[in-house]
Amino acid sequence: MAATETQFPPPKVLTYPASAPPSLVTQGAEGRLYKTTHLVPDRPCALKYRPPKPYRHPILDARLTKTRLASEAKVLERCWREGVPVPAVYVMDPAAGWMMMEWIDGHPVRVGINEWLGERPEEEGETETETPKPADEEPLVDLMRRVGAAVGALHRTGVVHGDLTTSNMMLRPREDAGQANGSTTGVDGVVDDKAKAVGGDVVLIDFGLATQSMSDEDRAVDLYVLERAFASTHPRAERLFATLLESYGSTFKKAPSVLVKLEDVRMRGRKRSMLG
Ligand SMILES: Nc1ncnc2c1ncn2[C@@H]1O[C@H](COP(=O)(O)OP(=O)(O)OP(=O)(O)O)[C@@H](O)[C@H]1O
Repeated sequence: MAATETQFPPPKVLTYPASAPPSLVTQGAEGRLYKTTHLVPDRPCALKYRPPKPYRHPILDARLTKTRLASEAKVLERCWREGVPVPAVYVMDPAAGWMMMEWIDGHPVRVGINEWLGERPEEEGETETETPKPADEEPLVDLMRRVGAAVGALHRTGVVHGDLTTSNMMLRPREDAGQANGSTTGVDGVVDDKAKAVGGDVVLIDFGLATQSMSDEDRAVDLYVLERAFASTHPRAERLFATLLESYGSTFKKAPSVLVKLEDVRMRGRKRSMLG
């Protein structure tokens, strides 16, 4: 969908000529994401735009947008410098409400897992024996390890994401697709599409709620948010979350104590839900 065809006017920067018209990828509660070649003709970029909010006082709105975008970019830059898998920030204009970053090819981890699971709705009375056997699910297990490693790398850097879900992680196909993407090759030499769906490098996105923190508590809450989101988005793969945590536990020195803290956070969560 070309941005100009939508009812939303694009930011001014996207009204200048480019090798291809920008396309609106998502329209969320807070902002919009465009795919554009305005920066370099043969390299698509992701432009995150926070349009003015008519319900907010204009001066306050401008200040809030600028601060939030600048803080998101700062966290992304820090992660990128330290080798955490995140999109590189290319250029930004926080006063105008936008930031241009590296375009990540591929699909969200959520889509990959659902593709693997066959998007079959949870069936009543479904038993363990009906779920795939462990040997068959190695590509999915490996994805859980890679997600755990990516979150561990993020926390090691001193950043907590604030909104970890399988939608806020992309799976970028590797150049050397096939085995390296976690795919398996069948007897007839055809790469298994299902395995391909969960292959690739995990790239963390959407740092709008990220903060800098080294505390076990903040890190554990970050994991707990992911655990809850994972359980509700992928109930049939819930038991594999332990693999993610196991992988996380070996990524940095303090990770084991974060996992101990996670027990407390879970307990508090359970108490809260019991009290309604
Ligand atoms: N760098 C990127 N490359 C490719 N696609 C991206 C990139 N960043 C974001 N996306 C896509 O755009 C969607 C929205 O991005 P993001 O979550 O960062 O924006 P948001 O406005 O904060 O969204 P939300 O309101 O849902 O939190 C993502 O789910 C993803 O599909």
